[in-house]
Amino acid sequence: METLKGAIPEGLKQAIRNSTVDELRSTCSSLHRFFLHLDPFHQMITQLADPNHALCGKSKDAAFKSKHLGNHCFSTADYAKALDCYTQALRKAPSGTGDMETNLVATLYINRATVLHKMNLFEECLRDCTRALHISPSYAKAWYRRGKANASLGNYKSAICDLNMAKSVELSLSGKRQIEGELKILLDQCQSTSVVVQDKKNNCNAVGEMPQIKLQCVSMQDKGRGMVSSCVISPGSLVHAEEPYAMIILKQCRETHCHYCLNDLPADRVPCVSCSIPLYCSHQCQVRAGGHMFRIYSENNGIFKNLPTDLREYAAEVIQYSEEEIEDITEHKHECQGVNWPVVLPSEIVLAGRILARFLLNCTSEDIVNFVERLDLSHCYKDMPAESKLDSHIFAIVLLNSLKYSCGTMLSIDGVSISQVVIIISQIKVNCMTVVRLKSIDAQGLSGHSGEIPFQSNTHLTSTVEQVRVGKAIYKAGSLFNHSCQPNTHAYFLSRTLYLRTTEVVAAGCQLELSYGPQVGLWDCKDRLNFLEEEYAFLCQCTGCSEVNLSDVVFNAFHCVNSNCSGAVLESRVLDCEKQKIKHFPITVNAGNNGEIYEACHHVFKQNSAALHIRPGYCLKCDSYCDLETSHVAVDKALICIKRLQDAILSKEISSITVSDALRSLQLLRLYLHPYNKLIAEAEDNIAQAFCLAGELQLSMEHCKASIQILEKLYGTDDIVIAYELVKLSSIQLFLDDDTAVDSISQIDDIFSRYYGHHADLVFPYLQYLRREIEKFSLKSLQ
Ligand SMILES: C[S@@+](CC[C@H](N)C(=O)[O-])C[C@H]1O[C@@H](n2cnc3c(N)ncnc32)[C@H](O)[C@@H]1O
Repeated sequence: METLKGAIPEGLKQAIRNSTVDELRSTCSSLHRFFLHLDPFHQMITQLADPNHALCGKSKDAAFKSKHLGNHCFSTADYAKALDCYTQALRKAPSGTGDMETNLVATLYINRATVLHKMNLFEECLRDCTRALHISPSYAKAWYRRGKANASLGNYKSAICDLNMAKSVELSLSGKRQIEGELKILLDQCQSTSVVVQDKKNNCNAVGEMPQIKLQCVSMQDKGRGMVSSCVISPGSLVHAEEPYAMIILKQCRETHCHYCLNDLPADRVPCVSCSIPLYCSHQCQVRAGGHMFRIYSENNGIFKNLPTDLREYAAEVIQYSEEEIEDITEHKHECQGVNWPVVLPSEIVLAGRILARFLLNCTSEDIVNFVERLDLSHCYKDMPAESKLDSHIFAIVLLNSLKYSCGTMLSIDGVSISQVVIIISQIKVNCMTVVRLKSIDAQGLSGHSGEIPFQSNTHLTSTVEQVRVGKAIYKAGSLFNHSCQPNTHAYFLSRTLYLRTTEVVAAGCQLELSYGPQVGLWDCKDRLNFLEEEYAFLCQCTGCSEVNLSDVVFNAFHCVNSNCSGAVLESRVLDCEKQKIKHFPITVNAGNNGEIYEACHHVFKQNSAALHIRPGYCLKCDSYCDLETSHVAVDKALICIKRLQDAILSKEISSITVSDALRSLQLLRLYLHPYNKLIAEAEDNIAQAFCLAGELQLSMEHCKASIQILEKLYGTDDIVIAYELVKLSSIQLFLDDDTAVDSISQIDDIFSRYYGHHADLVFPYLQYLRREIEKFSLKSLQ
């Protein structure tokens, strides 16, 4: 990329950096003409699209190496390592046409199945056996291992069928005899335990909720198009659900999450059939992303023709997966012919490639200009930084040429088609959503998402909730929702589906807005504005950024020099941002909900707003002067101690000196900072964690409560952030057997059902455990 960029003549670079949308066709065509005579450009295309350069491709030798290492680990009972080696071998093993390759994959699945059985992961073992049978239906070891897995799961009827299949396809007499022995034991076991010989049915968790509310897309003066409700909507209502147009996993999640649905990977992960990078949670996800797998045996190959009818039917059902039912959207297929694209290209460029691949499926019937028009996404080309304009030109040319090469299409590459790809790249910048998952540290300890015992009694662990960024995606209709730093709509994801749910009452005709990341309470106004401008190239016009709110006034305010005064003292950076908002703030006799804002800014509101005179360093309530330089020095010193405590928490090496230093620093912060300053909340939270790790739960609870009290001022009492904090608090309360846990848990439950509706338990299984704890308290109170 840098080589290509460096080779472009300065004049052309400058023309591209200064280009407008109208000039795109000409700048794109000039750059393309230049690249066509440049060797490094052709080398790059070959590397990206020529199978001979499949650097991330399959390698039989590498697969055998990992397999042998896996066998060695298995023989020394290092099952975790053996599991990893077999997965690595599966990633590298070619699934080509020859018998040898296909059998290698089947053998690897069975080796891994054996390890999974040893690790008591029976469901995973069963799935690997079935995968081996899809490739090699007369593989006796696969039927045998499948029988053992089914027996361990209590699926006795299937286990007996599997072992009968193993017996019938096993060639050696000794092998047949061994299986007969196993069958006899299994039948005896069934009789002696009088188990009903019937399969357990899997309990599918039906999600199934559909949005019932009609929304309208309208144009607004300051934000372009946006979504409004046509009726009054109550809090917690599902207003939108949508599958992505294109999606990509983030680099840091490649080894932990499915590359198609972005859920956690199970132990029996399935690799891509063409390259050694993506891992999927299931065969379905693999097919949807990378296409169907080659099968050497047809179902009518006659190997089962001598079997009794019922066994033949059973075997056919096991080995036949319904390929027709799995939609193959080939999200990844075009990316693994040469060097794996996600490995070498930025994720938004890979995403653009995925969008283009959808166009190329129909490019004979539709031209690219129509396609981009039909996508109907807003873009920010004119506001893009000059260097990004140049990068998007280079990437657009590389993408189109690589796609033409790897898909073998007749697409004509010229100024028109390249300019459309530049537009797609700038659309991705504005419309891309980050896909996040909720992770609770306790969820790891929960078996099967059922909400079992979250911690052992001898360890002092708080339960925390973390938001993990797992992917990026384009949702066509979802892109029509504008941003607000005080959103009334909450976005979350289940697998690939985007869900939007209202978090408050939304009046008819009112805009439905979600947060693109920044939120009041999370950052101050200035940081939010900067972020939105840099990331999405717009100046935020939301209520949070244009009307006074308590959070922005106190977020990083200093304490008034008069210790009894509750006024806020602001430094110039913050004041510049708040001045305009304060100027237009309605001054009413009845303070109502604004009471606390008046409390922090009382003096300002006494002034005539036309001649409003607010100065940095002066209390907004009593107008006393505060030397902010001295305050800064003291606060910085205190923060060093708090940082030391944070490091100690991370390394779990808390000493009493670090804690007492932090407590003294907290006093200093309270002295110099406004009582609702976010830094105090963070210090309280760190001290709560330290006390928790040290086993001082009562003290931990007090500091945790103090932190939540401040956060409630910054976010509001019923924000989801408060629920996440209450999860921590309730875990300590439960440890202490403190019945105020009941209130915390009820509040968590209320907030979660407003933000996640019926999906709350799916998104956060720990809730089920918390509810059971409430029941225990109410039973106790009855006794
Ligand atoms: C994902 S799109 C939302 C739909 C868009 N308004 C449209 O017409 O297609 C994001 C763009 O909408 C506009 N936008 C969204 N939220 C805004 C806000 N709070 N203030 C100003 N502009 C906003 C900006 O132009 C931004 O680049």
